[in-house]
Amino acid sequence: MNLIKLIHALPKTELHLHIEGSLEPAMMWNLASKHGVSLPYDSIADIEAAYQFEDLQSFLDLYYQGADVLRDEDDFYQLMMAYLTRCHDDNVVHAEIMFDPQTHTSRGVGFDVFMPGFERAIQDAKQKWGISVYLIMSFLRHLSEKDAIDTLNQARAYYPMIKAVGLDSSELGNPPEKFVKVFAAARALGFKCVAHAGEEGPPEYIWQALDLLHVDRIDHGVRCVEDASLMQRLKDEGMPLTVCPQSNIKLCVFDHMKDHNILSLLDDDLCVTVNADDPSYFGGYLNDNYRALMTHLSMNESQLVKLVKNSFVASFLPTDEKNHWLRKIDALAAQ
Ligand SMILES: Nc1ncnc2[nH]cnc12
Ligand SMILES: [Zn+2]
Repeated sequence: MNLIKLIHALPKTELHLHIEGSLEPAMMWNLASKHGVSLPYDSIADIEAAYQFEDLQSFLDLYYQGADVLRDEDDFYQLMMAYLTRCHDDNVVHAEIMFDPQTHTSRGVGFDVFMPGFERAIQDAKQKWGISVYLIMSFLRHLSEKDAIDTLNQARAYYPMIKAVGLDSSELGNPPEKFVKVFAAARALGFKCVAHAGEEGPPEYIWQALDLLHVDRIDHGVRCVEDASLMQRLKDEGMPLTVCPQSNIKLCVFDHMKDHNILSLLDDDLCVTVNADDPSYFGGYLNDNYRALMTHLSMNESQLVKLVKNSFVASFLPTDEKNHWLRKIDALAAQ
């Protein structure tokens, strides 16, 4: 099978996806008109044209502004359903999806609005296509730890729907050490833990995520290359990195895809995975990211298969399900 076909044919997981970052300009436009929200744009094309970023913060400013059109339960249903439809199109069989409660609760939109919307879409996608979903509740690191603890408490009625907690938003100046207590509380409640670290922040933030937050995965982590002993630690522990190639280019973490380090990390035996992060803002869903590695980094078939297998190994799926998918991948790759 040629590589393009194999990218599509392989069953995949996506482990680093912000549901608010999958809000397409057309949906933003329609929801703004539904709710009478005024947007600083004159057309859908105008929204698309605004998506030029120089760093993480310049993106986050538009991302939080865009999320303001999400107001009622059906908006969150539509948002989740649109993303899961894309999963079906891309042959993503399992997704671990981040949501940012504070982006909504700070506007008076509560857990009782967004969680039922998400749940209805997740059940529909499971019934229609057999896609499985775990939710990751992410704390906004530019806000206080107390705000994160309040959020963890507000989520109580929805704990059965949530698999893990995460940490996102403005990285520089908001190190993982700021969130030690809330992560300890989340772990004690039985949640898995992930954190964005080493996207714009230094290797020290990755060490902190490992040693102070005791995370199960690092989101991004691409700046680990600046610290040889950190690289060794990540390799020894098989610590997964959920890397987002197109995001890193759009946010100027690397100048060009040909400069991206994902395949060299893979060849160094780190457990790296491919993900879309915020696909509607960064110009591509999961398979677009894999295709970009083929086009610009000459990804070969064995690298593709390893990346896709890593996406299952790094997931929070039970071992028997992981093994089921790993066997399927081997069988498809052997064809
Ligand atoms: N790439 C990213 N980094 C940090 N916070 C985010 N929130 C949404 N996307 C993000
Ligand atoms: Zn992210």
